[in-house]
Amino acid sequence: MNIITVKDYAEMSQKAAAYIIEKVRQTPSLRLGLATGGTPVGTYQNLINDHQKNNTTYRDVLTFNLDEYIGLTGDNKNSYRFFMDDNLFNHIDIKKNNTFIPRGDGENFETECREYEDLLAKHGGVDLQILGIGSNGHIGFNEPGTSFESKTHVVNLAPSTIEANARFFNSMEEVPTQAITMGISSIMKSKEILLLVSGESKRDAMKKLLNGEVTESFPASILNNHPSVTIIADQAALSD
Ligand SMILES: N[C@@H]1[C@@H](O)[C@H](O)[C@@H](COP(=O)(O)O)O[C@@H]1O
Repeated sequence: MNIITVKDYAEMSQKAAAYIIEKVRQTPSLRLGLATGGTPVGTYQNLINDHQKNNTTYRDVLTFNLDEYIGLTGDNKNSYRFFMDDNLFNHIDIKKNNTFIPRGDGENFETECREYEDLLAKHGGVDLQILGIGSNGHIGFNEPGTSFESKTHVVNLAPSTIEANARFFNSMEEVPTQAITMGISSIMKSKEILLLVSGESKRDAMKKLLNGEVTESFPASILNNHPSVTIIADQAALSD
């Protein structure tokens, strides 16, 4: 794993955006895996600024998001579809039809999971996957204990994840308790991974990730087995 240490959230966001922009310029039809949560918001803002200033184009880019809450429609402001439209897609020249996110408002989630996995395969998989990390080590919504063999599947969210995500909702009761997520094996298939980590609340997670033990009780630890991982982490996340 290649670790880039940065001062703070702002620098992490700039460096991550620069990394993505370079890839998009090299490969205009890049298949880009995207994440939600607070961590990548600044990165997306930098992509938008660059698009407006330097005209980097996303016309031929395909994006695949990691996950979506079950029970929220795309127009719900807490759905990840809304988040992505609002924080990135509406402000760059990507074609909406080229942005894929699992649907959490369907009727048959098993079919949705299978179709999402097929979709990833049909397009030849992800070239560059952006990842955040939960404080319990989850990646996407793969909670501790998830099989490393897992493909896109339905998950019950851990209480700590529900609590952490409650800040985006009006009340605890509104936070969905289930989600659809790309599995660990789906994530590991991506050719390259860029993990973004910022803030004190991620310090323990970083420590566990870097101590090298690979265990299903800490999902992100599998990244130690991936041949091409870059971590951009700020000082607060690394200070241990
Ligand atoms: N499903 C998302 C993850 O993809 C994200 O990495 C994690 C961390 O979020 P944050 O970046 O807000 O700390 O939260 C959510 O659970």
